[in-house]
Formats: sequence, structure tokens, C-alpha cells
Amino acid sequence: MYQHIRTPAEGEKIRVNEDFSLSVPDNPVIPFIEGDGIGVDITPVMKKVVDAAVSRAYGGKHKISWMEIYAGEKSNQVYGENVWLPDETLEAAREYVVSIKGPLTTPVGGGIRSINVALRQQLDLYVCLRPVRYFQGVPSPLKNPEKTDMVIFRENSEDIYAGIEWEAGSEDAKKVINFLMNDMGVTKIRFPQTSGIGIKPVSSEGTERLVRKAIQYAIDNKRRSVTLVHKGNIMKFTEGAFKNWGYALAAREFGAIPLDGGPWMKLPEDKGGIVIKDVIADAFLQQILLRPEEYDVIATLNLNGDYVSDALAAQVGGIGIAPGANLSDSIAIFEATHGTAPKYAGKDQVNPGSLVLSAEMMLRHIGWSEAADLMVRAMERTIQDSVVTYDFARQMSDAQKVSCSAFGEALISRMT
Ligand SMILES: NC(=O)C1=CN([C@@H]2O[C@H](COP(=O)(O)OP(=O)(O)OC[C@H]3O[C@@H](n4cnc5c(N)ncnc54)[C@H](OP(=O)(O)O)[C@@H]3O)[C@@H](O)[C@H]2O)C=CC1
Ligand SMILES: O=C(O)CCC(=O)C(=O)O
Ligand SMILES: [Mg+2]
Repeated sequence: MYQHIRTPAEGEKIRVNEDFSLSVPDNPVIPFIEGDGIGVDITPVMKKVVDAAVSRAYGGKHKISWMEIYAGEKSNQVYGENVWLPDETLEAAREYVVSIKGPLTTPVGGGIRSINVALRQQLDLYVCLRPVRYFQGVPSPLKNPEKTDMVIFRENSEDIYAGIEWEAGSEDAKKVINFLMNDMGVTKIRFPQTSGIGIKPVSSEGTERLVRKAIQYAIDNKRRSVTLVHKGNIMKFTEGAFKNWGYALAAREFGAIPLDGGPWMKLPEDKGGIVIKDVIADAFLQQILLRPEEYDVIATLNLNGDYVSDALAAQVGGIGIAPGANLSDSIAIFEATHGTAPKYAGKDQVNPGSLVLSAEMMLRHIGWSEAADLMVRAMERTIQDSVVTYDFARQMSDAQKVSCSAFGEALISRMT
């Protein structure tokens, strides 16, 4: 029994089988978090579009029973002040296996730590999967945006996102700095009296489980390459180790052998002959603009993945249309790449495309690919008809600018 979560009168739980496949009932209960800021705009639109796609695809045989669960500002309203991530929200995400969420606010500097990051860490959703593809007609700063077709596997559980840091001037920061200088012989802290300190844990286990998923995805989806993106020339034992552990895993578990003497590798032909390569993160950020066609599946650390996600999203039209998923071996929470865009909150203006496409990934994840296909086709048709929200309209000369909710209706009317 939950305290504030109301379980729907109808519907059953999705279950995880021993081999991690899913048993999906015809009428699954799917928890959703509305989200802060523009969550009130995009989440209802997403639900409506999904319901329409499922109804059109299966004519009443399948139906989602939505169940609201709480986090962020709404959780403060429902559970009381300073309850940002109630235990029962985590419990429901675990119990119901597949959920979807709107964005949640994180203050900069002081205040609470990220609830988004906490959700990922507490449920050990170690893969942040963010596909980046171009939809014909979307305005882009690139001449050939269709050449950007990548799938990001961002490590989601460690790196400096672990939140191990101490504020400059605090007793704890002094303690850590003294330990580093006195016990560890560290002489390179330039301003020890006024430094804040952050710790960046990166493990072989964390790296290997992420890279394993990326390589398996590349094999299953017949992709050409997996690129390990790192800054290992500077952070040798964290980002450099990520690269080394990634290559070692490719050789050990997938039979990769060095290509032209290495360090690049190639999987055997029966595993698609996929190339495993690496690139230093700063060089990567210029090459994705100049030669995006050279990159395919990307495996990278948490912070790099955050930067790369928004940069790649921009190449194909921006974060208004950038979907994603947070995955463990069993649990999945789908969410857009963008945040709460507070200046647009409640104005029915923003692009619901990112959350709609995150839901499309969710439907595919539960095996409802006919409904997912309808959503993708509707997105393609709507954009080709130049019916778009403000973010695209401001870059197009001939667009019909519509609201967030009207864009949802436009999608639904093109689901044939
Ligand atoms: N997973 C999550 O829940 C995430 C949460 N956040 C949090 O969100 C808050 C705001 O972060 P901020 O850095 O402003 O980043 P946001 O992603 O929220 O917004 C930045 C800009 O991106 C554009 N944008 C974002 N979403 C949309 C959309 N749906 N349609 C069209 N344009 C969109 C807008 O651009 P323009 O102004 O040009 O119109 C907006 O001002 C912070 O508290 C942050 O921590 C951030 C990222 C992810
Ligand atoms: O948690 C946050 O506030 C930001 C998260 C973020 O930027 C992301 O997941 O891409
Ligand atoms: Mg981000």
C-alpha cells in the first residue's frame, strides 16, 4: 500500500523474467512523474499522444493505465516540505519496472542535489541511452544534418556525478586538502586555502557494464562502430582507464582484435565486424560537426555524456526533440534530454517532441512497436507539413507555429 500514490483500478504490472526479458500484460500500469517547469505542458501531451497511438495500433486490445508518482516540486506539495524524492516513488519505479518522467529542477551551487541523478543512482540505472537522429524538415545549423545518426551510451552511475564534493572554506574541505597534502604528498593544489574539492570515481565494473551494453546494442542493431569518448590524456586513471577497460572488454568478451596494429579494434564478422575506436573528448566535439558520419554508437563517461547529448541534439534541431532512457538490467525510466526550461513553464509553448519520442522508445522497449512506429510516422509527417512549435518555427520561414498541446493534436491527426 502506498501513502499518496493511487494505483489505478484497472491494469497489471509489467514483470521481469529471469533472463531480463519483460512480460507485458495487455493493460500495463505505467508510472509517470509529471516533472517541474514545463513538465505541466509536455507530460499531458505525451500521455495523450501515446494513448492515441496505442488505441490506433491495437484497437482497444492494449491500453496503458497511467499511475502518477511524485518527485521534485510536486512531491513537496503532496508529501510536505522538503520531500523531493519519496521512498514510495522509488518503490513504484522498481515494482512497476517501466516508467516515464518529466524534467526536474536542480538549483545551481547550493540547495538540493539533483533528483534526476539520485533516481538514476538509487535505482542503479547505469545506462543513459540517447539516440540522436534527424527528422526531415527540422531546421538545423548543419548543411547535412542527416549525416548525424548516433546513439549515446552515457555512464549514469559514477564519475563526478557521484556528488562527492566539499565546499571551499568548509572544515571538511580543509580536512581533505590537509590529507592530500600531508599524507598523499600532493603539491599541486594551486590555492589550498580557497579550493572546493570534488572526487571523480570511475571503476572497471562501472565502465565494463556500460561498454558491454553499447557493444551489444551495436551488434543487435547492425551499427558500424562503437567509439569510446574520453579525456584520458589528462585524467589518466579515470578517463584513460575507461578507454583501456573498454578495449580490454571488447577483446575479452566479444573477441575483438587490433585493427592495423591497434589501438582500434574490430569484432569478428559473425559479430558484425564492428569497429571499436576511441577519441579524446575535445577532438570529438569538433569532429561531430565536421565529420558526423564517422561516428555511430558512442560510449562515454557521465559528464562527457551530458555535454555530448546536448551538443548532438543541437545538430539535429535542438533539445526540443531529443529523447532518452535510463536503464538498468531490469528497470527503465524514460525521460527527455532537456530540463525544466522554467521561463516557458505553464505557457503551452514548448516542443513536447523529446518526451513524446522518449515514450516512443518506451513503447518499443515493451514490445509495442506498431504503436511506436505510428508515433514516429506522425512526427515525420507533422514536421514535413511545417507544423512546429516555437523552437523550430523561429528558424523556418514557412512554418505554422503551434502551441505544445496543438502540436500533440497535430501528431494525433497524422497517425494513420
Ligand atoms: N533530466 C532532467 O530532468 C534535467 C533537468 N535539468 C534541470 O532543468 C533546469 C533548467 O535547466 P537549463 O539549463 O535551463 O536547461 P533546459 O534544458 O531546461 O533549457 C534550456 C533551453 O533549451 C530549450 N528547451 C528546453 N526544453 C525545450 C523544449 N521542450 N522545447 C523547446 N525548447 C526547449 C530552451 O531554449 P530557448 O531559451 O532557446 O527557447 C531552454 O531555454 C535546471 O534546474 C536543470 O538542472 C536540466 C537537464 C535535464
Ligand atoms: O539533473 C539535472 O538537473 C541535470 C541532468 C542533466 O543535465 C541530464 O541528465 O542531461
Ligand atoms: Mg544534460
